[in-house]
Amino acid sequence: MAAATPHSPPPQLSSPFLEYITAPGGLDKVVLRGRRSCSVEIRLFGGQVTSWKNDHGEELLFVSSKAIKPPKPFRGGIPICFPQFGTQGNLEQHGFARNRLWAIDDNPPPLPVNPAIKAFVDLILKPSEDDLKMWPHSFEFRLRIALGAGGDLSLTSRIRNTNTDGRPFSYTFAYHTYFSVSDISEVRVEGLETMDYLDNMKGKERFTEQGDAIVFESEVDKVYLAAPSKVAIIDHDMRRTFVVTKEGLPDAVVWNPWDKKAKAMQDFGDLEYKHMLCVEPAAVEKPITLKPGEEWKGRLGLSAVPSSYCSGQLDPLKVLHG
Ligand SMILES: O=P(O)(O)OC[C@H]1O[C@H](O)[C@H](O)[C@@H](O)[C@@H]1O
Repeated sequence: MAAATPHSPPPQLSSPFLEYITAPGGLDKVVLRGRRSCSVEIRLFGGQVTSWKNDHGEELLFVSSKAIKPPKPFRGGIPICFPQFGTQGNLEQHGFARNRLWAIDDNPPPLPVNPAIKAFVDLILKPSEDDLKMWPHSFEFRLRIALGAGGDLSLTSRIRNTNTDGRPFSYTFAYHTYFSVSDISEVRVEGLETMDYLDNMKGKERFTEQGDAIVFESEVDKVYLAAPSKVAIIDHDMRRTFVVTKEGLPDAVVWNPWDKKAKAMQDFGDLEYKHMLCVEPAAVEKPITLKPGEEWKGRLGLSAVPSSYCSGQLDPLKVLHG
């Protein structure tokens, strides 16, 4: 069966785990519901997660109060950067996927799932005629967004080369995840210390991270290379740790615009940089190449857990390996 068009009725109309929200133009959002007040909201425009709430109904992702409505990219949540990350190519910044209307995929190819996960949705993006003029490659991009029993969120991307002319294609990719934090000056990132990174603020020059956990005192825009599969964002004030897991995505981008850049951004409040941090599992340094018929899979897993303490200190080992 073909994927439903954005305007066709949702395939499953009622389920305690899924809610479809329509707007005048057609289907607008899907809400996944978990235990107690856990939820995830996904916007069809951009195939973008725009909210992830824990069982107390607290928002875990940052969304700017100045976020602009479609057709502009939406500042916050989890934009998908594809087929280009940043300015690394001829396309618009971060590629076009975050700026397209995705459809519900009502008959996705099988994907092994945890049977305990009841709340999930499958989306699909295929290139339009205009997209093919800009990026002349035929593809199917399937995205499954799932809310686990414990309130954890996972995004699984499957990208297939459907070119019929025998040509491979290459792309870069990121899950541009905006985390909500209490105060950026009190946040530490564990798992990236000692890693090599490309500094976007210094012409992509390569450096090696020194010292302990990463803390934030000014603008940061770095691509950590061959980053570990698990990274922790420890929010001291909230006593909350985000655990970010990644598969199929070698790199991790870390970004905070800080005060000067924040003021220059039209869709971002002047002081909002204090309450957000982007940690973005990505494939940036080495583009991924697919031959016709080949499929790539890249997964992001997010959970929010109470921070572990050991003798009054945050214990990174418990967070990363516990
Ligand atoms: O403003 P956007 O196009 O959404 O990009 C926001 C940011 O995304 C990434 O984190 C890049 O590394 C940054 O260089 C960029 O400024």
